Amino acid sequence: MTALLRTLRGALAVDWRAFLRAHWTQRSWPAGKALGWLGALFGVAFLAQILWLASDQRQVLESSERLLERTVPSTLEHFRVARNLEQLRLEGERVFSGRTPVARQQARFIVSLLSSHPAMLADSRVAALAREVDAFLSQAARQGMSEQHYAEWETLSSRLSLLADDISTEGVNLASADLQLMSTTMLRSQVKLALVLALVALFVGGFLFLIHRHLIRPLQEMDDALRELRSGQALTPFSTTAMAEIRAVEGAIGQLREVMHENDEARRQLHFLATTDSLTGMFNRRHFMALAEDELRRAHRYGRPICVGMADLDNFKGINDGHGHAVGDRVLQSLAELFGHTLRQSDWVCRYGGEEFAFLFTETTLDEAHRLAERLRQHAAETSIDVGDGSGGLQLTLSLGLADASTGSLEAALGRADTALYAAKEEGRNRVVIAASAKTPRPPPEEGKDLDSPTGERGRK
Ligand SMILES: Nc1nc2c(ncn2[C@@H]2O[C@H](COP(=O)(O)OP(=O)(O)OP(=O)(O)O)[C@@H](O)[C@H]2O)c(=O)[nH]1
Repeated sequence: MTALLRTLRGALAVDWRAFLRAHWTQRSWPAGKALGWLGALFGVAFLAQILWLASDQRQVLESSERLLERTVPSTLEHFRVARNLEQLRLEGERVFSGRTPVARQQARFIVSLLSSHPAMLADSRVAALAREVDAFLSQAARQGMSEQHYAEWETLSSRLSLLADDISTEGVNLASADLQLMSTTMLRSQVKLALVLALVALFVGGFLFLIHRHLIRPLQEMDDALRELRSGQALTPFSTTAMAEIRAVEGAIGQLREVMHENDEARRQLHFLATTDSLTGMFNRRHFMALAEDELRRAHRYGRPICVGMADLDNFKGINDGHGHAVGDRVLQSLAELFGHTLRQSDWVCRYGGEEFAFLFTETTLDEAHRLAERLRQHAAETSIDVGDGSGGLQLTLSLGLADASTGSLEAALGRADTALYAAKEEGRNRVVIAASAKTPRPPPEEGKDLDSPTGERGRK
């Protein structure tokens, strides 16, 4: 007993909700199998209900058959016997009250006939009374129909009436018992039918609920998920479904999302690698050229000012040789940062190659580009770059060449800027030179100091 109680307590201590979640809701069912089982369950339940209803119908049928085949004939038989009894009584009366001897003789004859009628003999009470009446009337006829006889006849007559009533009532009772049974059965079957319909409605409702929860809603969620995938949105988590196939498709969508995410990442990285210089993080030359071509086309179409520039670190070889290649790399990186801080959002810069950089100044006249290039040159000259090798800050200078790009090709403009850069080197470095095609450079209006105004012509070798 104690052991039983302990087992019961142990069973009650189980977290049934978790158990059901783990063994029922978390479990997946193949949709075809699950629907097959549900259909079979519904079929069995429906069949049981039909059989349940059929038993009542059979009972009603049996009752009505019995009513037709046995009860109704029997009732009619009872009525016939009752009528014969009544007829017997009337003929008995006529035996006494007949006007002529012939009429009384006829009545006697009919009494004899009725008393020996098979219908009258079937019931012992009727047969006994009929025989008694026949015998009495025969005796009364033989003895001459006295007052005494008539007094006795009245007693017999009332007994005949009573028996006729009893027989009629028995006949009616026979039918009403069967009718009562039939109506009770039909009432019960009506209640059963209502119950069966309620159960069917419940079953169909439950079936539809399961279909909606485990098939339709997951399908809608998958549709939403695919739309989210197409639009690149984050996936809304799927709600739980018990259908194995749905889970498999949901899993596949999850994997697809992963693959798409990885592809996006790979594409981003590829794009980054294809467009960026790995050392400085600046645009590489190819990407710069593509961008610059577009900007140049736009500027030419709308007649907007645009300039290009080339810049080169002065005596960079000396830094590499003196401090090592790694320090040279860090110098290039620091210079890229300096460009990033100094240039405007609308300016493009790239590592053109080695320690050489190319610029594109959109919506910029040559004068404005000159001021910008000067600012770059000055910032570079004033900045001491700490390369972290303990040698203290490194002083750098930049030489720059500028060219107007508002006409002609990009290559031609860059070529002119490169020639100007070469001239700047020739002039003694740490300076800005404007290409030959442009007008003679003037000192920039605000930061115009330190400009020897070398021209492209002058700077060119
Ligand atoms: N550390 C480092 N050095 C580089 C890189 N690319 C090119 N260089 C070096 O840059 C130096 C360029 O030297 P030069 O062409 O002689 O030019 P320079 O010494 O700057 O002299 P000028 O241009 O005439 O002022 C070479 O020593 C190259 O090895 C790089 O990615 N990293």
